[in-house]
Amino acid sequence: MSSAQPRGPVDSSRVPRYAGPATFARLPRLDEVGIADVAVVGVPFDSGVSYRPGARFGGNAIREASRLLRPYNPAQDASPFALAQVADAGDIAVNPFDIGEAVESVQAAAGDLLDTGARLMTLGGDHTIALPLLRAVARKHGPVALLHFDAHLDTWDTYFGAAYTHGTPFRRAVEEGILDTSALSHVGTRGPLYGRKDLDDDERMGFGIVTSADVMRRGVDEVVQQLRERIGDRPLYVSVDIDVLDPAHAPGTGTPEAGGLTSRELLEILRGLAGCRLVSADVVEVAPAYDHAEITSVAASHTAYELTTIMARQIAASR
Ligand SMILES: N=C(N)NCCCC(=O)O
Ligand SMILES: [Zn+2]
Ligand SMILES: [Zn+2]
Repeated sequence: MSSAQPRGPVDSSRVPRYAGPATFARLPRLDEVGIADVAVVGVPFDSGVSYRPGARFGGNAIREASRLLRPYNPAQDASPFALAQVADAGDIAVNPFDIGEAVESVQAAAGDLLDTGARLMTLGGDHTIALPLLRAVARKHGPVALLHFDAHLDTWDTYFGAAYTHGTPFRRAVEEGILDTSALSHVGTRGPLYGRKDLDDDERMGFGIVTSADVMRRGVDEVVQQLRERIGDRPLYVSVDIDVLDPAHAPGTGTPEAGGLTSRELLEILRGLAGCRLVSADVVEVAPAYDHAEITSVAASHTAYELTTIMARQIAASR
C-alpha cells in the first residue's frame, strides 16, 4: 500500500483537459508516484477475437475519453483519487503474433503489479486477457468470485481448435480452479448461441445468469441485491466487456449484439456493488474504429471510474 499522499489528477482549471498526453483521468503515471493503491493498466492486445479486430486500441481510447472525468463522484459520494493513490501504469506490451506468449506476459506483468500491493484496473484489449488477469489475482487471493458483464457467455471451449480466445477465458478459468464456483455470475447476456448446450455447460460450471432482459424486467435494485447475496464477502473480480451495452450505447466493439443494457443501467449496477471486496477489475472489448463521437470509450471511462471509486473507498476504509 502507498504511504504517500495521493497525487490526484491534473487540475483542469489550470491546464486545459485536452492538453498533454492522456493518462487515465489525467492521473499521474505510476513512475511519478512510485507505488499505487490502484494501478490502471492497458493491455493493447486483440489477437484473440472471433470477429472485428481493433480492441488493441481500446485502452488508449478510454484514456483519451477519460480526460473529462472529474475528481468528485457524487453517485458514490467520494473523491476516489483523494482516498487512494490511483496511477496509470501504462501498457503491458505483449506479442500480437503468439497468443500463448501474450497470455503468459499479461499474467507475469499483472502479478508484478499486484505484488506491489496495488489493485488492478485494466483497460483492454479483447476478453482473452481476463484469463491471465484472473490467474494473477487468484495467486494472491485464492479463487475469486466473478461478476462478468457481457453480451456473451465467454465459456465456450475452443475456436478453430484454439483454447485461448476472447470467447473462452472463463471456461479456462473454471478448469484451472482459479474461480470460486459458488459465486459466478454473468450479467447482460443475450443473443444467439451455438446451441442449448452452451447454456447447459455454463450452468454446470457454476454460473448464474442475469440476462439483459432480466435487468429490464426486474430492475437494477433487485438485480444488485441478488448479485450481492451471491458475492457475499468473497474477494471479487469484475470483468466488463463493453458489448454488455446495447450497440446504441457502445457501437465501438467487436461482436455487437442487439438488446443490451443502457450505460445508465450498467453504471447503476456497478455503483450498487460499493462495499464489496473488489480486488481488481477490467474493462475490455472497446474497438475505437467502430465507435462514433467516443460513445463507447466515454461509457468505458465512466465504467472504470465507478470501479476505481469502489476500490478507492474500500482502501480508505481499511486503513
Ligand atoms: N468476448 C466477446 N466479446 N465475444 C465473444 C464472442 C465469441 C463468438 O464469436 O462466438
Ligand atoms: Zn462480449
Ligand atoms: Zn466477452
